[in-house]
Amino acid sequence: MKLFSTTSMMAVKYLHDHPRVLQELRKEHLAIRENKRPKDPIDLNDLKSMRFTRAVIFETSRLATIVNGVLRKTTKEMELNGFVIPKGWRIYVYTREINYDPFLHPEPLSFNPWRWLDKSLESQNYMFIFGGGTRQCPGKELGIAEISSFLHYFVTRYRWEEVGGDSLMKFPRVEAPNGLHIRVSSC
Ligand code: HEM
Repeated sequence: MKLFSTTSMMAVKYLHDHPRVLQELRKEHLAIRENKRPKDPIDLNDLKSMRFTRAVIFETSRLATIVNGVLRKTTKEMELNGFVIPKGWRIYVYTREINYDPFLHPEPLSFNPWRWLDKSLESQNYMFIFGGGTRQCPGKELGIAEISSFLHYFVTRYRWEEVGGDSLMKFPRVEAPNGLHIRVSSC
């Protein structure tokens, strides 16, 4: 799925560019491995314990906003800031810039997963990374679990370096037109 692959790619990019974050993330995952034999898989309790990993995923999704907005349809005529929206209109609610609002996210352009350790940030009503209201993404926790699992095996088993082709686009959508080329070696 594209959301999974793009978020994972951007996490790899940000982790590469922020060694202190990578170190903290690796620490979390190596601690999980300490209680396991090498081939033991991770389980639900391990996933739940990945607090910093979750923060890295949210910060990646904030800074590399993949979903620019959400779609809605008015079920009745409504007025918003003096504008009347007729019943039955399809609306694209553009939420992207909220992620870069300095009043909501101090130093919005810096990659700082620690800001998400305050769990209340995830449930603020201006948080639209997974949409909002009754149509919020039902795959949210599954998506986070998939990316967490990928990061778990990636950072505990491998090291990587970039080898070019890394010109990334953030707008109108996040993509690496030439791919993000990395050389991977086992730890
Ligand atoms: C990083 C991963 C993901 C992100 C960032 C994401 C984001 C979103 C967003 C922003 C919406 C629109 C919500 C709204 O209109 O309020 C959405 C809807 C949806 N997502 Fe996800 N999603 C992710 C993963 C997944 C996964 C893994 C699944 C299923 C296996 C999934 C299934 C859906 C479905 C079915 C909807 C439509 C919900 C509805 O209209 O009622 N998503 N997602």
